[in-house]
Amino acid sequence: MSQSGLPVRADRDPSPPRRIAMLGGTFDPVHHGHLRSAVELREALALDEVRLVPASMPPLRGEPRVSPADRLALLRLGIGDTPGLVADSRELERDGPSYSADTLASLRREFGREARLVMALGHDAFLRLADWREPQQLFELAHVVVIDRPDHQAALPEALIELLAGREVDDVEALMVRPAGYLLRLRLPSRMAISATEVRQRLAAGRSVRYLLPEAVEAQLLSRDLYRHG
Ligand SMILES: Nc1ncnc2c1ncn2[C@@H]1O[C@H](COP(=O)(O)OP(=O)(O)OP(=O)(O)O)[C@@H](O)[C@H]1O
Ligand SMILES: O=C(O)c1ccc[n+]([C@@H]2O[C@H](COP(=O)([O-])O)[C@@H](O)[C@H]2O)c1
Repeated sequence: MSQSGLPVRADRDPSPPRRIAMLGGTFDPVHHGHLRSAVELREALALDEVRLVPASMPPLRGEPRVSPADRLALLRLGIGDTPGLVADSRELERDGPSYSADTLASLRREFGREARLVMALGHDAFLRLADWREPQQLFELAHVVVIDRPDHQAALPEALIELLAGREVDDVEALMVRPAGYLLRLRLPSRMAISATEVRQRLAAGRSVRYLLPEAVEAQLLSRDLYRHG
């Protein structure tokens, strides 16, 4: 029944808020560590979509080895028709450094204020979060979900511990109570020790990258000789 005492029509029932995650990255190139994490993140958080967002100009590192357009094309090949994964090109349409606060603001405008918006990132990227642009604002716009990586285990710096005070929750249910503002650390089942650095080094040395990334991505970067000359 509604507050007026009239029965609520089923077709007027509010639908549950959408659950959207952004996994930003340089994707230089995309590999199975990214893709398997995205699939498992979607399942763990019951997300509608995981949007993989290649940075045009990643703020805290040197220039990527290949162009934004090539990294996006490889990402699209890697995702293929995987349900719930989306290659999102919005950072390629902006000039200047690809700040995540701008991207999250754009996603918030698109999906509305009730959507549960998640910024997912691996432990290595998380370690530098306090150095990002407007770190407090990131929590106004989204939840932060940290994915454990077997190849990156360092302890948190003091500035990050201060930034996180009072934000950490223990499970997905607690996270999804609000649209934004919490931190959740996740250990996903597969935990792959694959990095793009290793992929680039192997390609530069003419060694195999088979099974580190999707075959369609491998075929494309080998045929175009991307990353070949270190
Ligand atoms: N194997 C992995 N498992 C879980 N998360 C990962 C893995 N590889 C990358 N990530 C996360 O995905 C996001 C994008 O990563 P990025 O494109 O920088 O790849 P990378 O492999 O860390 O690259 P690089 O070796 O060039 O630093 C980051 O948040 C990163 O922590
Ligand atoms: O917003 C920032 O200040 C900021 C600083 C460093 C990294 N990021 C984002 O974090 C994501 C992972 O970055 P990287 O360098 O680990 O590939 C990618 O989407 C970057 O745009 C964002």
